[in-house]
Amino acid sequence: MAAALQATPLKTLAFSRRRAAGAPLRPRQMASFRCSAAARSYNITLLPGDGIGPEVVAVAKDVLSLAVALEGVELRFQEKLMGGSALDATGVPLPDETLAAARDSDAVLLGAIGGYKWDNNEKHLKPETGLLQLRAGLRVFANLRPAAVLPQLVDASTLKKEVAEGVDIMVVRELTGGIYFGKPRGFGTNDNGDETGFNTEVYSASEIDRIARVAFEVARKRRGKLCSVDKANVLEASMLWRRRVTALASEFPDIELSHMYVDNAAMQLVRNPKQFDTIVTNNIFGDILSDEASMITGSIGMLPSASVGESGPGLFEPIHGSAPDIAGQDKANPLATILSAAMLLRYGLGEENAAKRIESAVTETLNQGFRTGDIYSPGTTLVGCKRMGEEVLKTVESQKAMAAIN
Ligand SMILES: NC(=O)C1=CN([C@@H]2O[C@H](COP(=O)(O)OP(=O)(O)OC[C@H]3O[C@@H](n4cnc5c(N)ncnc54)[C@H](O)[C@@H]3O)[C@@H](O)[C@H]2O)C=CC1
Ligand SMILES: CC(C)CC(=O)C(=O)O
Ligand SMILES: [Mg+2]
Repeated sequence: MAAALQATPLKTLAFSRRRAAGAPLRPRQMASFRCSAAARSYNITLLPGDGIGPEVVAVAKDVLSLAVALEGVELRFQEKLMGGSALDATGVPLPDETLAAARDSDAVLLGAIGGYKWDNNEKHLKPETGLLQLRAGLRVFANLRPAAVLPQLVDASTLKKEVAEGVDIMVVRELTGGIYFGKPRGFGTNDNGDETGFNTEVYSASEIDRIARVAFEVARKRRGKLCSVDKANVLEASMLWRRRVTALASEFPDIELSHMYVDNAAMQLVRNPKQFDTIVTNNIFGDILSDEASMITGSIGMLPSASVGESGPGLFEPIHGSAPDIAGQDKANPLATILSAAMLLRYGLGEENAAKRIESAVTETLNQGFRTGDIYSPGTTLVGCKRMGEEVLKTVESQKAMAAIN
């Protein structure tokens, strides 16, 4: 798995933070360096959110802290309200203070938001609206969602072993445009007096070009294949999408570009997922296809994500939601959030060694047979969220002991 994640060196892309790779320090990082006795020091905003969010973020924070400590790096955490918990405390799903803190940090780690309690709220008072505001506010337009089948979890896949094993896909999802943000939207009444609800799928050429460039670059660092997924047989926004992606291909002659309609892509993902390397798609299709891809890997509880923009802090979160059906029961799989913390280290801070520590600790913990319920198979050891975190921590600790011996 480590290899699969590392196969996507986002840090080499133009928009990512490159301090550790030799790029100049940004002013905020320089300030961090000046104030701290540690060699490298960063400010991290934690947004636990709702449901299982606080459970998985607590575990990921401990793993993150230990992994960086072993590399002589200091993280300063501040925790802020977000989603339903923010609504209850402040009346809005994304308080100004939370957005300001997130913007002013070096990276943001989010759990998940939402829950039954707020499901019937008006749109502007929904936890999900706060999440969209956060993504827009941080301008993180590129959402990377790796879906790789780990050898240890082939049996947890819903697909046959021969179909699932070796799958290694990167979904590059446009995150701050499309139908989740398009206007007009709302409720109305049609000419027949029937109530209507409407949304708008809209993309500008520049929005398409910037996400397509990211995807071409990502594909270049992987296996050189890019599949653009759209609905260009029906939707004007997709027609423009396909035209712009096709035009950009001339700048990336080494990349094998293909196009696929989203309905076919949904089918192909379960028919023959190994045909895909990098997928680039719009906000809503990427949301849906990445949830589908997660089940090839065994569980949505395994998939991390990184959202980045041209500048400013990145946002790192598991792809799953707040899972209200299992919240508060210590049943959540924390590995997606732990792996999101590894993405934070690699792509958000350029701390490659610490990222590798976390990824290899996750692999080792799975090798030892520990499984939460969502990835359990006979012969493995069923554990809860906290225990899984403790086992990952132990393996990070043992890396230190091994290093001391060697
Ligand atoms: N990024 C975010 O914060 C997201 C928030 N949501 C919100 O989350 C709430 C629940 O949405 P759902 O559609 O049920 O999606 P969900 O992803 O929360 O849950 C779907 C299914 O996957 C399981 N699951 C999810 N994460 C898991 C984990 N770490 N370990 C084990 N099992 C896990 C859940 O128990 C559930 O059966 C809604 O309010 C929704 O709007 C949904 C998706 C993303
Ligand atoms: C809750 C939505 C706003 C987002 C979502 O489902 C996702 O980003 O995966
Ligand atoms: Mg989703």
